Amino acid sequence: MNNTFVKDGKPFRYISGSIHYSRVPYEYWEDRLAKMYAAGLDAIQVYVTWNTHEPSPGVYDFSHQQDVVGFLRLAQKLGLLVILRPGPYICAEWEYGGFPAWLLREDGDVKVRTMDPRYISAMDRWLNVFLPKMAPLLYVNGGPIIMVQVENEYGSYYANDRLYTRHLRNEFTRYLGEDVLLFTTDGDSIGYLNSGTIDGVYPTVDFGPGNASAAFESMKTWNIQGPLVNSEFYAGWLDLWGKAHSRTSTKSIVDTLRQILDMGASVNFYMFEGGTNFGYMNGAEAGGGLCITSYDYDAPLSEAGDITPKYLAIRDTISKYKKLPPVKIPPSTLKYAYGTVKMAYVKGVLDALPVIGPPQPITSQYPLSMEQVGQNYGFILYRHLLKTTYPSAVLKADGIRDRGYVFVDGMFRGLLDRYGTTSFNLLAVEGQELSILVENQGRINFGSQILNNRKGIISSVTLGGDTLVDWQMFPLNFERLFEMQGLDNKLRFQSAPVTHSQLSPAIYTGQFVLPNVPDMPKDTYLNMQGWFKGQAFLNGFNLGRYWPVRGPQVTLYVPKTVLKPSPAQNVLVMVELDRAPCDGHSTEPCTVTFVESPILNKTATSSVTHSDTWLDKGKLSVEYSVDFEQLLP
Ligand SMILES: CCCC/N=C1\SC[C@@H]2[C@H](O)[C@H](O)[C@@H](O)CN12
Repeated sequence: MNNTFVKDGKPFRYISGSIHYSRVPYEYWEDRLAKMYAAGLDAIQVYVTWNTHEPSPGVYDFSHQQDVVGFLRLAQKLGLLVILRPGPYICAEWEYGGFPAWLLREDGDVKVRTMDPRYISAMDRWLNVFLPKMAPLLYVNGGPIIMVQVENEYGSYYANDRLYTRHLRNEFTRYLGEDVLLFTTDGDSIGYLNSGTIDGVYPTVDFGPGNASAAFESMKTWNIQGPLVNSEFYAGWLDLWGKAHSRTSTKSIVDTLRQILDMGASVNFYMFEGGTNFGYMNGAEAGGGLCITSYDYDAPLSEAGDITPKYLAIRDTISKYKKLPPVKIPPSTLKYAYGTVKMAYVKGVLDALPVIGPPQPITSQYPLSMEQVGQNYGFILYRHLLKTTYPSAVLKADGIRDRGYVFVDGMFRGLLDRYGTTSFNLLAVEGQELSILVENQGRINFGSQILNNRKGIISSVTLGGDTLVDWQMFPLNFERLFEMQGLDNKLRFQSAPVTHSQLSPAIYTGQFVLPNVPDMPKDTYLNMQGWFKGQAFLNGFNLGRYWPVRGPQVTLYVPKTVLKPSPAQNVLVMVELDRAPCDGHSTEPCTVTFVESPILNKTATSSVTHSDTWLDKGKLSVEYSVDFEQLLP
């Protein structure tokens, strides 16, 4: 049989959809998978996120949110086959393209996706742990996995290291056996296929709505007799802070889908269910394109797993090519508008160091990167005691990765931004303390710049041309604000009249009890309108980054799985890096509102990255305090 896959001795064409288990709360996996099955999909396509499974070298996590075996078994139980994409590079607008940040600890830029021995030894060790877990799940062994992708769009990568791609193929074969169908995916052009294909591995392409026949031409040059496959049919697209929300028309998708299915080709929707970049796990593009927290992707299933008109149109189209399963479409989850919550100023980030910082700083003559001090994500504080007086000198930090909030003796003095200004004039006196709070905004996940992915401060800092030496580094962990047990439980954030002018970066908190009605909790969205930029945590769960002043995302998805039913207190903590509504620059109160619909399409104002009254914080003070202990669950 030509031009077709064969499964159980019969011609087999699949219609598949991408879902990433790392982006959907594990308590909701079954809900999303059941909706994908009800849409008429034969299979799901799944990336494996190496960096969530090996948080530290040789330390592995396959539990709860990382229970990838459980996720795949659940798919099988629901009648779905699996197209597995273990990478280990996955791109995916995911932090560092799925690579663990600790690869960057070693000196020199590790050349990922090549035969660089530092990379290969870590990768081989990972595959030696992971792939044996997948062998029992192969279709030939009674599992759901019908095919496995080797690497990811390698034809788009500069290195063109064929020894590496063959090594990876051989490792997959060694652990998974000869009976598994290995494939590659590359852009639909001869150039990409020339570099991305691997001997003995089935080449496929990816493309979005348009002329499917033309798109497949490039693939036909490689496997005239083989089945046509679009491994990433873009039913939507990624979103970046400061850019308009991406939309892909349903008509264009249905038109192209019909072309693909009429050709007898197999197809995978990228994405079918996008989900969320919770925590710090968004990726980035070289040049400053920062992926937003939502991975809604304008996909057929929304970020919250809601049924959309696009879903129904695709399902209806599929029904013209195959019999739909005799199941009802599971309903969208219910949402609830819990209303407005008053947020109270707790403490400036610098003043919260006893709680969110390490017992002792790391010291070094020159600044060490985040990875060199053993930290992977989030925020790190750098400190230097000034040894000279500079009436007015240029502070310069070209190695800021990515944004640095600069203070002198706790007084805010300005912003360093790798994608904006990395120097400004500073007045400083011998004996004063220079502090730089640095935010890692997510590592680049595509292209050759993936090699230069260290975070924190990665080169010398100069003041008036003098290189500043003797630094302290404080890796920060905001989740510790919820772990008060064992710490001084009398820890109170009494914010007496502010001794320094800085309200942000600062910690704000609020508490609320859900309504005492049946069927609580329900999903909701946190509307951050009026706030500028920061990180939100609910009951210790890191909801992700917010940047409503920039857009297009204004709300954060809050799955019911992080909420506590009445009478428990729900504690929201926000680390506001720029301006809070109540910090005196406006008459607005410091509140947030839980609403039942998302806002992902605010008119983006890409030029605005921080408040325009940025440096007038010196005039502000705050007269109320919050006993943080009372807020704790
Ligand atoms: C022009 C840039 C091509 C980079 N490839 C992309 S951007 C969106 C998607 C996802 O990242 C997906 O993980 C990639 O395989 C293909 N792709």
